[in-house]
Amino acid sequence: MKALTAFAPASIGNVSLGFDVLGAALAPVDGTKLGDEVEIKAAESFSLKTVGRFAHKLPGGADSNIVTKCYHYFCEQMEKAGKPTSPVALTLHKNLPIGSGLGSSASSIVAAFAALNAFFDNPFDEDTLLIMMGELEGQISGSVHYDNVAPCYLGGMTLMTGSDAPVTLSLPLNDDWYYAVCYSGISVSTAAARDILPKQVDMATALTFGRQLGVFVHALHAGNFGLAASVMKDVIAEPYRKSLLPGFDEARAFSEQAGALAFGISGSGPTVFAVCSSKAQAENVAAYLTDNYIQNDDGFSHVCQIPSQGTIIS
Ligand SMILES: Nc1ncnc2c1ncn2[C@@H]1O[C@H](COP(=O)(O)OP(=O)(O)O)[C@@H](O)[C@H]1O
Ligand SMILES: N[C@@H](CCOP(=O)(O)O)C(=O)O
Repeated sequence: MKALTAFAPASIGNVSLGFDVLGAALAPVDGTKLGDEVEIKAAESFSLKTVGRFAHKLPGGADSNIVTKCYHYFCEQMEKAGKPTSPVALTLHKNLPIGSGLGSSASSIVAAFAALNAFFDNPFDEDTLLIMMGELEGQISGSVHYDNVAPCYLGGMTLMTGSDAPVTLSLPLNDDWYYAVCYSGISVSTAAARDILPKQVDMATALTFGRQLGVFVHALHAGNFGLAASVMKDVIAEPYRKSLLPGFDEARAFSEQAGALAFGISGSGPTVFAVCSSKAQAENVAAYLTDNYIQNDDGFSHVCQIPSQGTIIS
């Protein structure tokens, strides 16, 4: 009987300087599989089982799980395209904490769509699937944004185009950068963290945002990674969101003093990340964050790099 599994990695939304338009996939260097998985097999009727470290934090029934919504949405799109579907049994391995800033909902959504697409012999192309993923991410977080689903699905660091084809562009990666990533253990709702942001930005902020993003993309393509790191500053969300994150200012101060190239909030937090120029430096920052930024037993730290591969079907 046909059965397969889709693994979809954690991701950093915004990467500080690209609110809603820049994202990066994450892979711990110690080989830990940091991401959700969806198993799929044929069945007589649809079912969703949830397992894994953070399954107990999911909303009650299968109907309120985003993975069930992905299945129904996928079937609707198949019907519109005149293609047949059949019932499936899904198992979600919920390995990412909810409301963590690690693209947890995106990871479930991407794993679900990637598993469904592979199971039904790839009826949808990359851009069509990304648009479907963005639609479901929008349902859960309050507005469509691709900065988690795109890197989670495709890997690497991705820049959204605002167009339907291609939805996203891949940016060059720097193999020498290591990311100290720490989830504090508390939950921050993405929708709530979006609600606290001003709905308009002033001229000076808009100019800084545009300049930073332009310089960053140029610098990556030119291989000038020092210049790229120098503009990794969040002028849009961090000034408002950091008040939701106990220990944020101290963590930034430590990471700067330890020589990190940049420091910021991953997605809507509470996860933070430091961009480091060596593995040893990232380990040092991660150790500080483990001892000082983590608030409870759910928290964890990892030293990560950005994998060029996103979702893996096996
Ligand atoms: N499979 C799922 N994974 C994560 N969240 C889910 C899932 N299914 C339903 N949810 C709900 O969606 C919301 C996700 O919250 P959000 O703050 O966007 O999480 P994250 O920032 O980690 O993606 C929560 O209310 C959660 O209960
Ligand atoms: N661009 C979004 C990213 C949210 O990421 P999440 O991991 O917190 O869901 C935002 O900043 O709102």
